[in-house]
Parts: sequence; structure tokens; C-alpha cells
Amino acid sequence: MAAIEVTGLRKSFGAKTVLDGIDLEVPSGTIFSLLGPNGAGKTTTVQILSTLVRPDAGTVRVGGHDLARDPAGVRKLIGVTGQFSAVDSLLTGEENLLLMARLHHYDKREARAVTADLLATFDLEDAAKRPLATYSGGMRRRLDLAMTLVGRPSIIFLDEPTTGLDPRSRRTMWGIIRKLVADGVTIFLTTQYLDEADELADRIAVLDHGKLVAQGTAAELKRMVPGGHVRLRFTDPGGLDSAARLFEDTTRDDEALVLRVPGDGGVPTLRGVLDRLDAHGVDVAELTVHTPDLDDVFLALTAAKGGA
Ligand SMILES: Nc1ncnc2c1ncn2[C@@H]1O[C@H](COP(=O)(O)OP(=O)(O)OP(=O)(O)O)[C@@H](O)[C@H]1O
Repeated sequence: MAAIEVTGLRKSFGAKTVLDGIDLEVPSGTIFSLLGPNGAGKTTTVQILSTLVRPDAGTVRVGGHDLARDPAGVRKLIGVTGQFSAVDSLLTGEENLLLMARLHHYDKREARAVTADLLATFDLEDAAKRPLATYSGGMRRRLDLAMTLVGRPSIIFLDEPTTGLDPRSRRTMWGIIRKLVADGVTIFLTTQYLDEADELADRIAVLDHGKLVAQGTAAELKRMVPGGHVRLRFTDPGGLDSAARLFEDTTRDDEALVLRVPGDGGVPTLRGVLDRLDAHGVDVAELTVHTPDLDDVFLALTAAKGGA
């Protein structure tokens, strides 16, 4: 079953069209990542899907509920993080969670149980009795997500969950996100980190100038752009010249004595390249393989038309 289904979604602010007909589908229990340059409309999309902003046109179903006809039904199923307004800096982490639990109508005993459980899950037990004002960025983000989970959402919108976190905190957050999905939760993630989408997302969509310019798995998107090559570096210009005559469609950098041979970087390709160089007595100083990454995809799909 699809957790999120969007057809023909449009939104303008005044004369500015932000979303110009978006179609997407997110299967239950998967991670979907929306990528796009600054101003592409990612936050607007999340705000629409989470009932905070009304679309101009299009149909949206979240957890089977029609967004226009049953926004309350949608709100019951979802959690949205990235809104630090939900937490009070003067209260401790534990007090914030207890407050949230009471807002969700847990009785006192249940509220204590769910709070203890979340503090343990998010590794916040030591910090539980400290005011939030003393928390690091990583701890705040963990608490923010813990607060969202109090309501047991089955679909969670994560708007840039790891922006500004150090590498270790990012990995901790990734682990938590993966565990949620393993437990059946659906995640709609926006991120400006392509490696994050690569690492986490089952499917990725690239938003640019109000349209989805590509959708697929990370591997599918990477196949859409050329850029895989074997990079050969030589010790002298003669070597570079000789090698350049042996292969087709190469690009060269005379200053760096580098030749790029298009190819997928697989073992047969590499063996073929080396055998050919050997057969012609050309020595190579260094060989590296470059496979396209999501950065290449992102730049190829969004850069040509200029930023927003
Ligand atoms: N309430 C509003 N009124 C007018 N324009 C708006 C409003 N909200 C968003 N916009 C405009 O819509 C465009 C998309 O904004 P949005 O915040 O959705 O982009 P984004 O992809 O999340 O960008 P970023 O990565 O910078 O957060 C921007 O040009 C923004 O200025």
C-alpha cells in the first residue's frame, strides 16, 4: 500500500509558481527522499503533505486519507520534525517529553513509561534532567524526533534532520531512522546532503523549478548521468600522448598528465585498459576509478538551468 500518493500537485505564492504539477508515490515502510537546490520547493511540499499549507491543485492521499477532505485523519497518522518550536528550552528533556505525552492524552503512568522508553532509545538518559538550553545540536535533534514519536506516527516527515550535525551524530541519526523504518514507519525525508539520500533512501526524487526532474533509486539515478571513467596519471607527456592514441572518447589534462578513459570501472574494463597499455609499453604512474555519485546526478539535472 502507498503511504503517500500525490497527483498533479500545484502551488503558487502570488505570481511565483513553486510546485508545477508534482506526482509521487511513497510505498509504506520505505524511505523517500526529496532533493532539490535551495528554494526548489521542498519545504513547501512537506508543509502541504503535512496539512500546514493548502495546495492550489492536485490530489494527495496520506495513509489512505484524502488531504483535502480529511486533514484531521492525516494529522493523526503523521509526525513532522524539524520544528524546534515544539520544544521548550527552559524545560528538561524529560519534562518536554512528559508534556508531549500529556498532550497526547496518556495518563500519568503511561506518560512516564513512554518518556523513559524514548529517553533510552535516543540515548538521552544522562541528559534527561538537564534543561534543553544545555543540549548540543545532535541531542536537540534526537529529542525533537523523540517528541515526534510520542504520538506513534506511522508516517514521519523529516525536514533536513542532520543539517549542521557532526559525522558521528549524523550516523547516530541515520541508525535511528533505519530502525524506525525496520519497525514499519514510512519516512519522507528532505535533505541537502546527497550522501544522506544515497545512504538512506529507497527512492529519491529531484525537485527543480517546481517539477520533479528525476525519480528512482540511487543506482537508477546514477545510471542517468555519464561520468564513470578510469583516470590514468602518467609521469611524462610522452606517456600521456601514447595512451591518448590507444583509447576513444578520452579527455585529457596536459598539466596534470592525466587521461580520463570512459568506462564503468568494473574489473573487465580495468583489465582491458591495463592490458592495452602494457601491450604498447606505456607506463602508468597511478590509476583511479571514478563512478558517478549523486553529486554528479544532482549537478547534471539541476545546474544547467541555473539556481532559484
Ligand atoms: N509563504 C510564502 N510566501 C511567498 N513565497 C514563499 C512562501 N513560502 C515559500 N515561498 C517561496 O517558494 C520557494 C520555495 O521555497 P521552499 O522553502 O519550499 O524551498 P526549499 O526547497 O525548501 O528551499 P531550501 O532548501 O532553501 O530550504 C522559494 O522561492 C520561497 O521564497
